[in-house]
Amino acid sequence: MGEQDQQDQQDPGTVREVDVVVVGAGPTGENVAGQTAAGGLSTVVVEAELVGGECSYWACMPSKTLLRPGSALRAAQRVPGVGTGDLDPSVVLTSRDEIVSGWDDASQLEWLDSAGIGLVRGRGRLTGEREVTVTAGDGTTQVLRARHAVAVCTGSAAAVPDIPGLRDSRPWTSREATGAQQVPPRLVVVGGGVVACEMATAWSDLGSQVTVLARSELLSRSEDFAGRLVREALTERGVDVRTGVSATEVRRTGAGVVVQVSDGGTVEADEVLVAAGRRPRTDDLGLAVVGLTDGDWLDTDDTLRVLRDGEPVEWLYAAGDLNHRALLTHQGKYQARAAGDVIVARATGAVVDDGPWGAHAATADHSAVPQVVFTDPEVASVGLTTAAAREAGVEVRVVDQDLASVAGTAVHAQGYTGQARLLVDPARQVVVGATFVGQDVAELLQSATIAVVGEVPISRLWHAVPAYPTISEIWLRLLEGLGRDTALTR
Ligand SMILES: Cc1cc2nc3c(=O)[nH]c(=O)nc-3n(C[C@H](O)[C@H](O)[C@H](O)COP(=O)(O)OP(=O)(O)OC[C@H]3O[C@@H](n4cnc5c(N)ncnc54)[C@H](O)[C@@H]3O)c2cc1C
Ligand SMILES: NC(=O)c1ccc[n+]([C@@H]2O[C@H](COP(=O)([O-])OP(=O)(O)OC[C@H]3O[C@@H](n4cnc5c(N)ncnc54)[C@H](O)[C@@H]3O)[C@@H](O)[C@H]2O)c1
Repeated sequence: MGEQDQQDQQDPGTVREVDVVVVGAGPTGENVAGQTAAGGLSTVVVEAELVGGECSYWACMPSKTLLRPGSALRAAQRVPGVGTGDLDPSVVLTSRDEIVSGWDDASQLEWLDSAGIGLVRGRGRLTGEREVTVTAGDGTTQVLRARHAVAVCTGSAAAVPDIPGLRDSRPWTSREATGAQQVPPRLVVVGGGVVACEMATAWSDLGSQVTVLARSELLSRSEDFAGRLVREALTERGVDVRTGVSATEVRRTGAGVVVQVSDGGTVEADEVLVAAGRRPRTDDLGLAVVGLTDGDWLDTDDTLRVLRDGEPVEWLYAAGDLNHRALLTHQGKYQARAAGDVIVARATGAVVDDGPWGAHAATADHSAVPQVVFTDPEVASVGLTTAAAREAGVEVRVVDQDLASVAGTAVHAQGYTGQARLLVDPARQVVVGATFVGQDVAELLQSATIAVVGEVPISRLWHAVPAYPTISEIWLRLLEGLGRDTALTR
């Protein structure tokens, strides 16, 4: 523990004044604090559990560590002449334990210390204007007063729907699904979104017999073909995927759990994972101080100031999951860079660059959010989907191509299957959305993100020549699908 940190823990019951208080030290809170400290403002973060947050210990990092072995093994099996083998679940679980540092945040504390950021451990609550009261595990309290800003970055937690018996049946949430020490022989998953698909993939790879109960097609917020291709792949690997159904009752028995399904059937399993979305961690945040309600998601302007009746509260910022703009680590960190820098700018009287695409505005949240679902096949998308464009009344031209049509995928994996879709704004002739579904498409995504954010004209994209034979050659196929005449439209 560094000198700063020790000092932070010494004064319970006192009022401490600093420039900025950040509540929640997940990836977002850490990055807000990093920016404000680098900008010369004295900064303290308040953390109730582990510095690093959900992402480091119970979400992104452990889940991707559980998913990687299965996808690597299948990738090898798809290359003729490369050996096959089996996963060793105990080694995989140990590697997961290592990636989360045994759920110990010591290395993150070193970073806080080196960045000159103070840490107060405990649960933070707004108790006045620019004031946060922290209650430590032993019940002692400390009051922090911010000269300039308070940023709440308390994230989200798994939502547990009101299905009779579910709460009493000790369900797994994403925390148990990423942290379990044993492979359950049978796992039933309630939900068909991102967590459901990733965890069904990981635990079936580790040897569980998995059943998925989804109300609609899997990954229903993605392009239709994404959910279909992921479902087909899961089914082929022995996962029982049931769509158009819901769990109507859950009961824990001596032998495990019994789930009643809306189609009249039942599923018996050892564990039930509820993967039905998130709720904001604002349940006891003291939001009444600014006239808002605990437990609600927070709305913000593009500089991440909390909105009340559409007007920003000058001193209160909310970044990351709890503002519901995009529940992704990279978007939370993006918001954090904007929020941290604008807090510094406002505190020092520097120019505030808050127009669209300005340094202090999280503009990309509206139109250019990239996401990779690490299933096998992967689903990588950015910007609009066809359904979202339709809903928003945005006219788009849609072009689809089979990823198997490029030489790069043929050498990458035998029997490669996948699909790519580009959405183009016909008036501006720029890409407004892209989705790639296939093995190892994750790294393709940044090319599409740059095209969307950069509003690169289609005529210029014809000059961005993909190397042969790579999977990126799908870009050429997509442009050909739009027509060679689009090369002449500049
Ligand atoms: C299983 C799973 C896998 C995921 N995989 C990915 C992925 O691959 N890629 C991706 O981009 N996103 C992924 N996500 C989403 C990602 O985890 C979140 O978007 C991200 O963690 C949000 O960061 P945050 O800083 O807003 O909140 P969190 O990471 O939730 O951090 C909030 C912090 O605030 C603390 N806190 C809460 N209330 C208080 C309080 N009152 N006082 C003090 N501290 C408090 C918490 O203890 C926590 O440390 C995944 C999510 C799940 C559930
Ligand atoms: N690789 C990644 O980027 C990654 C991985 C995991 C999670 N995440 C993030 O975490 C967030 C949460 O993931 P998630 O899968 O929990 O949410 P989600 O919103 O992706 O999916 C929720 C699922 O639960 C279902 N559902 C909702 N209410 C239900 C109910 N009452 N009964 C039965 N089913 C119900 C929905 O139909 C949907 O299938 C996502 O929004 C995502 O941004 C990202």
